[in-house]
Amino acid sequence: MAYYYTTLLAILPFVLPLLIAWGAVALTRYYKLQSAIRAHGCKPARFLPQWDPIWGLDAAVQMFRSYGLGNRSAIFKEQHATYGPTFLSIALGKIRIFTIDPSIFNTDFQSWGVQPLRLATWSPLLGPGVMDTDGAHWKFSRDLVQPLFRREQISDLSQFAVYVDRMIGNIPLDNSTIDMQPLFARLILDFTMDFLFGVSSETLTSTPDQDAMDFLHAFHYTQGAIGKRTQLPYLTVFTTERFKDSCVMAGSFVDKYIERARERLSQPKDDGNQRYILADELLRKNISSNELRSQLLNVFLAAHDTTAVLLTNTIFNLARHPQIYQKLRAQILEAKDVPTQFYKLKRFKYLQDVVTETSRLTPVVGQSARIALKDTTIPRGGGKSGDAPIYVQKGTSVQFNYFALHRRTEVYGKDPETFRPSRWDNLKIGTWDFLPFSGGPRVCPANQMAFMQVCYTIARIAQNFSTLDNRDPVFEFIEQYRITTDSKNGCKVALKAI
Ligand code: HEM
Repeated sequence: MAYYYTTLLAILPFVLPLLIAWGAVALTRYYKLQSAIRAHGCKPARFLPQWDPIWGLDAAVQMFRSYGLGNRSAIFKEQHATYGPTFLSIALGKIRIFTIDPSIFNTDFQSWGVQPLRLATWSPLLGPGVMDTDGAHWKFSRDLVQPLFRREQISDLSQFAVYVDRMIGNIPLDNSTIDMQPLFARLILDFTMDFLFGVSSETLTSTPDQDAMDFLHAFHYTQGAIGKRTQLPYLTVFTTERFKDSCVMAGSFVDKYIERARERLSQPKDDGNQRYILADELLRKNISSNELRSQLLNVFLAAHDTTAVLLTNTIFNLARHPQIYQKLRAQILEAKDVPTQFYKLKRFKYLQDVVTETSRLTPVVGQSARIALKDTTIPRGGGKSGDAPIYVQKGTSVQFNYFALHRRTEVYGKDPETFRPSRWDNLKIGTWDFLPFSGGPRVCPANQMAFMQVCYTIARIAQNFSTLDNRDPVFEFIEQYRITTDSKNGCKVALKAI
């Protein structure tokens, strides 16, 4: 014992100043924080009641369970109904803010980003690019992507229509059951490869390219894994061998298409084709092959699953509402032809209402997150009334729940759970009440193109098939959370040709 006392006394002169310094730093930080909170008039926000308020193991367990049960969005919706539009919760020792308050979405964008949330967890698949970086890297990537959506580039869907024709050729005509989910995935894969690389992947032909089919499966698997890695970044349980192999496979597949784009570029230029092709623009820049691949994979991730999911979800809803399908079909048949030009397609009001209502009820991106890049405030959610600002420390994430946002009765009326496209006839909503493509500087740059592609495809299906029946024994939409929110049971239907 004496030995321990002697040792303690010997090290005390060294340890004591360190302890005092640490205490002084912690106290100064605490007082600085308190005075910043007071200066901004901030008040504490409501906490979700938790049985483990320290580490938030209960929230982590609930999240895992909800992935299996497919009810993650529904749980958040219930929590908002009970605890208000903004509340805090703790998961694995980290405080997170959950909100469906539109005034918070439209906030000081400079203070918020995605990189600390996404780059490390997504990089085994993507590397840095438009989806997972902030600051100068994001700006560089966004500027590269933006010309893809120039008016002259997207306002005619003729190039997309070629793939829609092929997709329709894959639908059985005899009213037998087909799962539209994988078919739409192939449609969007083939188009996206053409759109981004100038070379299609040919999965809709009579002999689908097996490499491309394998890539599709691998990519879907990795998306599920990175979705979960983002939610619980401290856990590496999703870093399985299959995840690693799938990431490598996705990278090699993209490399192959980069080589094809390179070959195409080296050929004499066809003057008729003035299209902006992202792979070509990147190949003309002096950047490494890793960066080239990362930039393309980032846009591919944003492009591929989203449009395919909106298509699937629209058919999912229509198959469960035959009268709505018939009303839509009547509008399409009346016009005799489905135009490929945006301005003509925009005249099909009910068609747009159907796709808009799908985006409301079953949003492709059910939830999105931002992380505070510095200490900041959000304008509401604090205090008993929830009207005071909340002080947010750097590193805290805020989760926007679009699924619950789109079900607010004060905006959408008494029946927000009902699929009713006609609600859009007279609905007056604020910019931040409906966010299927997010908003602010990081709004989806492809929103118009993707929306019109979905309208066009649905119109072509309605034009070609007189009936659309649900063949899925489960009526409800059970969500499958990847980064997008897909139907876990696919979209099994039967279509009768005219
Ligand atoms: C129906 C289809 C689509 C939906 C619902 C959709 C939705 C979204 C949403 C919600 C975001 C914001 C994600 C976030 O929180 O960070 C986003 C971002 C983005 N989307 Fe889309 N998207 C669709 C199609 C596309 C397509 C076809 C492309 C490209 C060809 C694309 C390219 C992008 C890009 C590059 C971003 C990142 C923007 C940035 O961070 O600056 N999207 N999209």
